[in-house]
Amino acid sequence: MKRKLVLVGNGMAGVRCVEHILKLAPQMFDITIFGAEPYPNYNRILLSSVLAGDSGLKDIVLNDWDWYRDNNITFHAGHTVTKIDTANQKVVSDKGVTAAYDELILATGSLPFMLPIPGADKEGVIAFRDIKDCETMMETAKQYKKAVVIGGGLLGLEAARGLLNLNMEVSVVHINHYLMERQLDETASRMLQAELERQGMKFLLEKQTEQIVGKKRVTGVKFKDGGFEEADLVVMAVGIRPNVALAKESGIELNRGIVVNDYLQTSVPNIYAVGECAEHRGVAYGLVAPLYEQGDVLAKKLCGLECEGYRGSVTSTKLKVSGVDVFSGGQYNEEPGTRAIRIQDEIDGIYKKILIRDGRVVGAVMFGDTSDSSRIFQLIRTGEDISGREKEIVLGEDFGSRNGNGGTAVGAMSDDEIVCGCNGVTKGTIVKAIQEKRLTSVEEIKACTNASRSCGGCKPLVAQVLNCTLGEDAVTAAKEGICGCTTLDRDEVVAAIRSMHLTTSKEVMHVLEWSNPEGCSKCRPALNYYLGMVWPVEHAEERESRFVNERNHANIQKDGTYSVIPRIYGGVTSPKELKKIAEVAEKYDVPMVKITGGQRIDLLGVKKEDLPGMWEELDMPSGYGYGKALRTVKTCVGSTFCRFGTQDSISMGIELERRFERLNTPAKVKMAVSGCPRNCAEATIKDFGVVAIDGGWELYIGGNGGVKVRASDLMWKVRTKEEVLEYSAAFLQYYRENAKWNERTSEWVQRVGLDVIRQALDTEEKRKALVARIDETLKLMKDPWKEIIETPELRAMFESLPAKDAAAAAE
Ligand SMILES: Cc1cc2nc3c(=O)[nH]c(=O)nc-3n(C[C@H](O)[C@H](O)[C@H](O)COP(=O)(O)OP(=O)(O)OC[C@H]3O[C@@H](n4cnc5c(N)ncnc54)[C@H](O)[C@@H]3O)c2cc1C
Ligand SMILES: NC(=O)c1ccc[n+]([C@@H]2O[C@H](COP(=O)([O-])OP(=O)(O)OC[C@H]3O[C@@H](n4cnc5c(N)ncnc54)[C@H](O)[C@@H]3O)[C@@H](O)[C@H]2O)c1
Ligand code: SF4
Ligand code: FES
Repeated sequence: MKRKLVLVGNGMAGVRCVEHILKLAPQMFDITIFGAEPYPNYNRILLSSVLAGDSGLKDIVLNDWDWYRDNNITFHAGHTVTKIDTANQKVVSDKGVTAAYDELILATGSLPFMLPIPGADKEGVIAFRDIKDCETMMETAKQYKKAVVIGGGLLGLEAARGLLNLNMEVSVVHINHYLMERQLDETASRMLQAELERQGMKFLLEKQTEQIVGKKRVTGVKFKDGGFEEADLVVMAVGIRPNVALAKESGIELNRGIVVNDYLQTSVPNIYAVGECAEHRGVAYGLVAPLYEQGDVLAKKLCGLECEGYRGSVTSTKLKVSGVDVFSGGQYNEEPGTRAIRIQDEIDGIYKKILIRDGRVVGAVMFGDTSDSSRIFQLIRTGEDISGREKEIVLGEDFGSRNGNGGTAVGAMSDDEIVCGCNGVTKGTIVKAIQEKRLTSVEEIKACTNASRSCGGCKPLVAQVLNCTLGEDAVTAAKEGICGCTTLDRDEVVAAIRSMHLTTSKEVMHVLEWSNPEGCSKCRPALNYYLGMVWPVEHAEERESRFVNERNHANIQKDGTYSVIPRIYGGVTSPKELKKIAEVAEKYDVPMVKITGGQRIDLLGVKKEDLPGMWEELDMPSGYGYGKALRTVKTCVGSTFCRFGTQDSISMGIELERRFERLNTPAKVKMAVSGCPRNCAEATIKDFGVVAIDGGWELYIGGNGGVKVRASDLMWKVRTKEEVLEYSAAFLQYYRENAKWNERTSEWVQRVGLDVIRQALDTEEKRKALVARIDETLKLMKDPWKEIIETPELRAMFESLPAKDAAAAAE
């Protein structure tokens, strides 16, 4: 029988430990994970990049929902464990779920410290710790102007940079007389401050916040010295505290954190702690590198493997603010007994200080150029005795040459030098992986070794190791595979599916030698699409490969409920239909009914178990508001009622929508038809737009009204309705056959060029062939709601299961 392993805390440290256990002994445990946040495991570090606009929330998921399912992990998302029954070895969540354990890992992380001052509970006063905080900041920036960040440490400065990117005015309030005093000396800190001021940040140093003022919402902060700063948003970033509430309740020994020994054991048998909540030899860490080291030790211990035990870590940090290179490792201020080697270049704004004690490097601070940081940090970590050779070794022959784009620098690195600090990956490990597994991209190296999987700061260095190992040409020539499981790109995979007549994802992965035989969340949905596109008849839809919204045929909302959007062709409805929708909304107590931007009616806040019943009573087709498919065809009133209208845009829109509804496409497709060039239906920001002109129609492609707004390109002018239908079908099929999965038409047309598309549709023969192929697909499409209502097994999946996909919105 498998042993029961329970993890409390679905964060970076705990899940990394589970990943390691799955590698060492995949069959040893039945694993259950409780996570208070309603998301799959995500990269907290990259919240700074999300805020700064460099990544989206979707990009920071480390292990998606499928990972839990694929590894048979029972995952209770949105469940906070409130009690550990240590006598009976059970845990209980706030939602009443109980899980028995043989081994229990606590990885509850930290809580941001909120200054206990009057007004700290006002609206607009937040921390910066999780997705919710990040979303609040992004939302606030849309409405308000002025932010105050309290705390000039790593987190405060990264938050401030993000808020600047969101066009807010930002003042950083710091208690000390210089910034980042826990990582930098005063010289480096002053240089940093000058650079950040240049970027637009304002600093209020040596300020102690006394009160947050405002009525319901914050309007400003008051300082002890009588000063005042206006604020619409206050972000507190004044440090963190290990989250020990659960351990405390359960009688586990605590100090600042949960006290653990070198094998991460707490004072209670079979209970372990890793991550920021744990205190080892008096230290509770707040950076991932030591937490991952702890996780690796604990994984070995739980799998019964020999290991040395965790001895503590020397840490280093880099600030993740673009345009600023700052490194701090080990000791950063002089003390009696230390000697320093300092380099200061006021012309290029570079400062480096290396501290030495008894012939050993004990710390370093660098500003402006951190290219040598991994070598110096290696000296700090190993404590190598360099007595008598200090300058030679610290400055090194190659010291200068390591700056900038260092092919030479990487060449000079020894194999045991760490390239990725977060994950402790050495140059030697990366080189070996490149050579043995024939890796040709940074993404593949990440998938294989974990290098660059956390803060991402080492990506340029990893790329240099790759260049240096393979030669630049080989790397430039190397293409990115569709995901980390293969080096084959989209065109090669599709060509193989065609030529080798592959009809299932399993076959593709096996025949094309996927490195991960199960695939990953990136390739599985892509393969499902390509297979369906190439073999519409033979390929059986692989429902499990689809994202949760498409599996459930409804859009999951942030509170775990769903939205129901029935198809309303061309946006034209009737009193009878409206009455029916209203009755269903009332019967199921739908909290919100909303008209969408695409002229449809959205019933929001629906429980998963109510979906089939509502679909049945609506008796309308799915509006596909969730899928990679035709969403809506928006229409203006056109010549039917509008005095400017030259053509019947409504009938045209309805006809297009009826023709292409349910069509699977690489990414969502939106259409619109306007009855004259005034373009009230906004047809020129749609994937396919139709605008009536005198005696005909203009056809536009590749528009997008989303994050990256793009006006569409005018491609064809046609005379008749039949031609509009022919061109639209041929265009959609050509897009289906040639775009990458998840590539919107706006990206695709720019990648392949308009001429290529024009040529592909330039004869009637070519268009007819494409139309014949789209018809073959369209005739197989069934309405998914109807299918679920009529298939008892499918229906049961909705009605008998609790809606446990809570807030899978992060997918
Ligand atoms: C914006 C930001 C940027 C950062 N940048 C860096 C960086 O560049 N480099 C670096 O090394 N570190 C960085 N860090 C720190 C790093 O993210 C943390 O050290 C790391 O996430 C800690 O991992 P953990 O698993 O211990 O805790 P967490 O990631 O906080 O995970 C703990 C999880 O446990 C859950 N939980 C708590 N109690 C319970 C309970 N009773 N039941 C169920 N679930 C519970 C919490 O909700 C949380 O999801 C950054 C942190 C932030 C906020
Ligand atoms: N790049 C990175 O490595 C990175 C980025 C973000 C966060 N983190 C980690 O996240 C955790 C939290 O970061 P943090 O910056 O909040 O913690 P921190 O403890 O490093 O810094 C907090 C800062 O707030 C200041 N402060 C304390 N009280 C104050 C007050 N009343 N008014 C104004 N300033 C005050 C302190 O002087 C200190 O410099 C840390 O563990 C940090 O290492 C790391
Ligand atoms: S696009 Fe022209 S026809 Fe359509 S509503 Fe506007 S003005 Fe009238
Ligand atoms: S150094 Fe952070 S991911 Fe490599």
